Amino acid sequence: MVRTLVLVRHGQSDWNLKNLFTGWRDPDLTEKGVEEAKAAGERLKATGLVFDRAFTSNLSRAQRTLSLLQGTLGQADIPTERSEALNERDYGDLSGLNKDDARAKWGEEQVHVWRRSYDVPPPGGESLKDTGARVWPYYIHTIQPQVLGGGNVIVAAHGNSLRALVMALEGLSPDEIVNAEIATGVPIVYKLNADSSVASKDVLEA
Ligand SMILES: O=C(O)[C@H](O)COP(=O)(O)O
Repeated sequence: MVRTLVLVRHGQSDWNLKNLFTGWRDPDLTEKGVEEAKAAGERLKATGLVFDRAFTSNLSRAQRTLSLLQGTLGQADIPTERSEALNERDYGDLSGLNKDDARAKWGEEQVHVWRRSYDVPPPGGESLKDTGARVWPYYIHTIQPQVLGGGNVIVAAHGNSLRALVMALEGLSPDEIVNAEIATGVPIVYKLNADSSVASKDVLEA
């Protein structure tokens, strides 16, 4: 039995373009983000995958990415569940601030720790560990049973909610996750073994 799980980060958002911390704020995709979502659909179409289930967050940029991608795939009717559990990490007091302004104010190193460390939360926000504490149970109880049951599943979500998921799937350590980046609109195709471990990983770059 083939068990396929595809993860895709939303296309470029308006606030990605403006270099603002976004978190739970809800900007739309840019034109480039729309094109990235469609291109992700084209690349998935070339794999021949037919999806049984889709999961996305409560934020428009991920939902719209999923729906544009489905349009290009020619699979508009995939049963879809939306959940806050898949939302981006809550960036707390940093939300809406420019990332370069934050570096000027708090220093390059501190901002990098807030953005990429495992367990240091940004002020008033969630660490990656906090994000994982909602993403992992949702994955285990809701997404994984669909995959292990033999369905082809796609998850359209966010840079840090997907980093939390990738960390768990690949068994990465807190040190290793610091270097993990998820590109916008680039599908990651995992094949899983029956015991839920990863059999293969294929990153569908342009
Ligand atoms: O919420 C955000 O600002 C971005 O989607 C992810 O930002 P990061 O790369 O700074 O974590």
